[in-house]
Amino acid sequence: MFNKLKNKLSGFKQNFSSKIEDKATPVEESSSTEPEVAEGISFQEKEAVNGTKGENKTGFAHKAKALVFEREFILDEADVEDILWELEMSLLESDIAISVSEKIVTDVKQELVGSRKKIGSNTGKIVEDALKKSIHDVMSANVFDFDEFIDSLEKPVNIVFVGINGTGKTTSIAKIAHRLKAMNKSVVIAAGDTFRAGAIDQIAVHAERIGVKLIKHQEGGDPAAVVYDAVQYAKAHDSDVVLSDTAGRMHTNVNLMAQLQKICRVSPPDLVLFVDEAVAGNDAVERAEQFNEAVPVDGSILTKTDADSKGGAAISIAYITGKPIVFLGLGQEYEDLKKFDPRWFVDQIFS
Ligand SMILES: Nc1nc2c(ncn2[C@@H]2O[C@H](COP(=O)(O)OP(=O)(O)OP(=O)(O)O)[C@@H](O)[C@H]2O)c(=O)[nH]1
Repeated sequence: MFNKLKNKLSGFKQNFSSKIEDKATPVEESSSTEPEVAEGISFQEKEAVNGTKGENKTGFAHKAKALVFEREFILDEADVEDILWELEMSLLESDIAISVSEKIVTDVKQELVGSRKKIGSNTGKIVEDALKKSIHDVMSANVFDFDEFIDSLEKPVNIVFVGINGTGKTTSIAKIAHRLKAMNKSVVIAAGDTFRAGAIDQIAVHAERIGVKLIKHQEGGDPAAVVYDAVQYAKAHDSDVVLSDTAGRMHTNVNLMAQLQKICRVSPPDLVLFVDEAVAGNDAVERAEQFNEAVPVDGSILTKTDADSKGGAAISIAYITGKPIVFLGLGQEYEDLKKFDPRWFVDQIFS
């Protein structure tokens, strides 16, 4: 997972750390009487410096300071211009959108260039922390809690899934049905992909395996009618959630996009989730925006993250669309679904 991105960021970390080492100078003794919180030092080191239980703080702190805060650095733009340029190229090669790549480079520059910084025990950590903070900020755009959302609405909650062919829409619906069922929610699936031969059978197999109700019509039928029937069934049976599959379609197919609008007009959804594969990179981000023009999309599911070496779509999509990532697909099994958590994601990149 994200191996190419990991390697690129690790190369940047090394180059930037070497530059910091080149510029590092000893801290002057008279700079301060109290220890400052330094960059790149661990929690334990901070505790050692600040003291924890009001013990003889000052004498010990001075000693600790002499041991830990022995160097500092100040970088100017010219020192790191080439390294930051390489970072930007690496981010773009990882399929991170241009505006997102620029933001990350600007954040790192602001954090590490132009001001005096103390060096703790680990130069690499100073660089890693700056990168982590920026990527975390970018990915935290409109974070959304799916479970709280479901609980906050009147039943049945109607969720419509949209996206192009073959990206994992049906599998994601099955995974979410499985997850909701494990949380004791009653689920109805609407077999709204009446267009592709075999799609109804495919979702029927999932519904049976998971043990949830499926509402289906004939192949070629009106998907808006299928979703309508599923919502009526859910209302009549006091079900919690309706998960509505739709046929995969290119965002450029005007007729199919009009059909999607009809589905949403007939049974206004509480949530429209755009499904695409993380491996599609920038294409997935662009498609999310184009689908959003046809039917207002509330969030994304990125599938096949397990097979994605670049991480670009996952890093960019929420920032560019202004809509949260709701779930990540991490494999082909029902359990391979992860409620999106930016901190977990950032930890994966730097693990
Ligand atoms: N590795 C991996 N494979 C996945 C994931 N999600 C789905 N797949 C696989 O992707 C393929 C396509 O998934 P489907 O769910 O059939 O895709 P779809 O979007 O419903 O396709 P259409 O019915 O053509 O619209 C299947 O082989 C799935 O097993 C994932 O998170 N990781």
